[in-house]
Amino acid sequence: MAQPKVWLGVSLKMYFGYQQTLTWCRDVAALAQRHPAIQQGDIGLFVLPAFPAIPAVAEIFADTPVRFGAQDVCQAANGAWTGEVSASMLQELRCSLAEIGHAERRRHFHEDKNQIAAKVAMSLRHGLAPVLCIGEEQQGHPEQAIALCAQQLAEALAEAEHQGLQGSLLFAYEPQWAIGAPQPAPDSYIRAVCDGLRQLPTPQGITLQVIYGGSAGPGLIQRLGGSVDGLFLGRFAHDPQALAQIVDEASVLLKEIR
Ligand SMILES: O=C[C@H](O)COP(=O)(O)O
Repeated sequence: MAQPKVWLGVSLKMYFGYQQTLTWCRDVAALAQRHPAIQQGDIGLFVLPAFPAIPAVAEIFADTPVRFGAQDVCQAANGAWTGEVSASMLQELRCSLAEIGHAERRRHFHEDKNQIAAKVAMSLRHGLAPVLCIGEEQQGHPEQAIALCAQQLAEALAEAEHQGLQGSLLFAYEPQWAIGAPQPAPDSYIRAVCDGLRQLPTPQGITLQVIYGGSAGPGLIQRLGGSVDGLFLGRFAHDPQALAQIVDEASVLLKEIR
């Protein structure tokens, strides 16, 4: 199946309860059913709920093009890993994506580059597209951000390359200083960094698309134009109408630039 021209992904983090998650997903399913660009596959919509909601979310999205996945995945295949969830179980649950290395997991759970590289490899091995989150801690110059992201990307892909794995990867560029903020990073900054990130080399057989996350919301995708392959949304997609607006904006952008 061809890759969407624009990705719009939402991580629900731990904001919603179980029923709230399902209600929101039903609204998103209805949006997907009525929107031509989603139906035609030009816009790829994905949702990352909390683990316990995944089976019910799979049912809600069963007859829609909406993809879903997990907010994390275990670096090991199976065994004595209390509290973890394996890539193979996510695959059984029909997930198609696994988020890896979010700044909150690096901060709260001290995830390091070796764990992240193992999770990327484990995901690709089980047909899960990694949503790999990378971004600098402090705002600086775009060139510095690109260099730091390039290093982190190479580290994250090292194990997959070593194992000769193939697949597609969503590189979620998330400057840490813009996550949970009132507004995203400046447009010119995002464009400069993402233009650079899209030029980065990847191992043979691994394709990469760059999406921006960090207080993204309505209005941003059009301002970024063709510099990104989509958005990774958080709080500003909690209102289904806001998400619908962003889908409309992506649809207009597609007509303008692609
Ligand atoms: O996972 C999503 C990103 O961390 C962005 O979240 P946010 O838009 O709520 O800042």
